[in-house]
Amino acid sequence: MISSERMAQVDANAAALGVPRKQLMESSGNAVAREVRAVADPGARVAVVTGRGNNGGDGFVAVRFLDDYDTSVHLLGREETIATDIARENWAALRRGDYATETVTDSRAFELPECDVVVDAMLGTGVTGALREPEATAAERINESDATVVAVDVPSGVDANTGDADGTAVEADRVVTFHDRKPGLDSLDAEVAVADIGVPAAAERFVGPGDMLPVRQGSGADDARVYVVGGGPYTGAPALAAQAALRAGANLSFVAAPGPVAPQIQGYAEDLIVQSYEGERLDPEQVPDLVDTAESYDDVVVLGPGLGNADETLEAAERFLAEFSGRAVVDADALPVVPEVETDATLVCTPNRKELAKMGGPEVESADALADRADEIEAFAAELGHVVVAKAEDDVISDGERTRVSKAGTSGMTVGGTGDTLAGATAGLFAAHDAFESACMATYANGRAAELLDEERHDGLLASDLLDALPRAIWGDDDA
Ligand SMILES: NC(=O)C1=CN([C@@H]2O[C@H](COP(=O)(O)OP(=O)(O)OC[C@H]3O[C@@H](n4cnc5c(N)ncnc54)[C@H](O)[C@@H]3O)[C@@H](O)[C@H]2O)[C@@H](O)CC1
Ligand SMILES: [K+]
Repeated sequence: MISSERMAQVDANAAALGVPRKQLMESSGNAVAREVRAVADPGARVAVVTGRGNNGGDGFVAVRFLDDYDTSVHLLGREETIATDIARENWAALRRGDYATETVTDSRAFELPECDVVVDAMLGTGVTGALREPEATAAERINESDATVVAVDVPSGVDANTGDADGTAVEADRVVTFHDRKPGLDSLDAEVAVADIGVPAAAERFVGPGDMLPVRQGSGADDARVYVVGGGPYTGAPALAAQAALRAGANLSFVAAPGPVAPQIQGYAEDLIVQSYEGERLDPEQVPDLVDTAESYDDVVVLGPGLGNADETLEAAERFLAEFSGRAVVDADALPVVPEVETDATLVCTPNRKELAKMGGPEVESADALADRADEIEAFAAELGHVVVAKAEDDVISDGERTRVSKAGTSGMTVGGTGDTLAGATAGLFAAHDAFESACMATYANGRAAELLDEERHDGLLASDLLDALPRAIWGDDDA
């Protein structure tokens, strides 16, 4: 089962893997033609009613695979308004190929010809709201006709995720949907066939530029705030995490740190707001105030960077998680505490191989073997009840049900601090997206940032270099 949104991501990942959408459209159209063959013999009259998006494009392609049928193509709208290049190219191929085509610009003028089969290629997963004209009238004509109705991907007007229609929708006899079932198709009174269109499995399994679509489509949080609880024995780690959060879209990034090191952390970056507390390091006494602050502003917390592993600090981390009920990214020394504590918080835990073992997760002998143990990492995430990002050359991200692998990154990333930028970037994205999505996006973006810098930096990469490249990896990468 796959949602429309996830399908769009997988589609973009397939393109990045070298299987462009036009190629998938060729397979989709072919699958539609096969479905027509299943319901009518050669020579039958087939009316293909198309919209101006890629659903229509699938319909155009199908016509080329039905040369032994009596086909007619009815494009709803002017040809200049065909929305995508690949649909336009396939329309042009029909025009040049001397197929029977017409364009319908006035819904009152639309008449469905006498036919045995109607192919409904008006709208697929791109539908928003109730069908507009001329699609609404066309849907009524299709529903009135006695012909067998074969819908492309989803009956036009039906929401592929829910099965609901906001007004008139096509009543299909059969639906040929692509790659995987869409949740909304189960409730329909139609026979549903799933066609394999050649999407490589890697497009789903590996995090790719398609997974960045939620941020690229601009769905940010209005008030994204990140609160890094870190620092003490170390000062660089919390500063890197807090800055990475800003680079990943946070509006404000706070660091809560012990008094003696707070000025130093502030000294690294004027963009951060550093708040100091008493003592040399985090201890349980500070926790109620920290929890209060984070909860009252609905901040996404990063717990761990640079805290060290003194007993009172680990006790404080445990207490923090026991009392906190918001969202947090847990990293570094705070990680082993997570399995020890009952928490209402929603967590993303970002262990490396050794930290994973310390948390009670699978013991993986070498970093390059991590991805082979993805199933065990998934089981561990399920048991933990939180998202786990197991970091290595290939990172494994799991929420216990969904598991993906990120291959993005370079050999330069073994330098210290890249885990801190990952934790911070995850928090910045987590302010606007769900835990698993944020973890996938941040892991890919952190690695991709290193790839973008590889030519200049090679193995001389610094974690602080990644800060500059993160926005490009998140929003502006041409690879997507
Ligand atoms: N992997 C995939 O996702 C693939 C998708 N393909 C096809 O592409 C389709 C999605 O294509 P698109 O994203 O271009 O979307 P659609 O073709 O479903 O619809 C987009 C068009 O419909 C218009 N529109 C939206 N709501 C409307 C309404 N209520 N009334 C009238 N017009 C409306 C939009 O202005 C836009 O021009 C899929 O359903 C499938 O058929 C295949 O071509 C290849 C593979
Ligand atoms: K359709």
